[in-house]
Amino acid sequence: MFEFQNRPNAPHLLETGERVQLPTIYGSFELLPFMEIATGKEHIALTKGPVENKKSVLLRIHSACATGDLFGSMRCDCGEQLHRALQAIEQEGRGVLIYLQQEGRGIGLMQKMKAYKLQEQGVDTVDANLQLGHQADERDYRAAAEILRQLNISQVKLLTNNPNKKSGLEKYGINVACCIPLLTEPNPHNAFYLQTKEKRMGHLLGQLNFENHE
Ligand SMILES: Nc1nc2c(ncn2[C@@H]2O[C@H](COP(=O)(O)OP(=O)(O)OP(=O)(O)O)[C@@H](O)[C@H]2O)c(=O)[nH]1
Ligand SMILES: [Zn+2]
Repeated sequence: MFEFQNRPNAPHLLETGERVQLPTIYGSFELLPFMEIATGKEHIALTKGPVENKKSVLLRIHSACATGDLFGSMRCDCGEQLHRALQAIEQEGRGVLIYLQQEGRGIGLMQKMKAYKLQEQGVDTVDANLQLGHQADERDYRAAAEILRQLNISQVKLLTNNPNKKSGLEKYGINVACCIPLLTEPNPHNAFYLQTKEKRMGHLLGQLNFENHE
């Protein structure tokens, strides 16, 4: 249920940093950094326009992917989703992108690379995690919900193909009015990966055409 309601004495989960202007190639945003007090993990909120106390704020919660976000890896769809999300927020004129440090669906870069190694031997992305002793997805959205709470946002339109992100946020008291798909064109390097997300992780990729990559 709503873990953030009625908790005047609850300890602060996050330290909030300085808000700065961030002009980007996608448009002008404001950047607000946060640090999880218990772990030192740093997260980022990019905001566009007036979002505080607004209903149905366009939101992207983006899970860190060094390979995709920084280097444009074609093994996944992360880099393109990140850029598309910023473009969508710019177009809307208002919205938030939360960049969460939960690399590798929460298992970290070292373990994700071990999972990649297994995938090079034919194991899919879910079984690779399981073989390494992890859950298929170890992410938690408490920090994201707390960031939204600090921005006085309680209802969002979520840019995602992953229904688990919706329930992961709702668990912490955020109202997800709707999910807006963030589809990217499959390529030969990520088609199997995307199909696995659809078949085994429930991602809604129904409109994608995998025919050229069977
Ligand atoms: N463990 C593991 N993590 C991966 C792999 N490929 C990408 N990731 C991580 O997966 C996270 C992104 O999650 P995805 O499942 O691609 O997508 P999502 O964020 O759940 O869903 P969308 O909101 O639709 O993008 C990032 O943290 C990536 O680092 C992989 O093969 N194994
Ligand atoms: Zn990725």
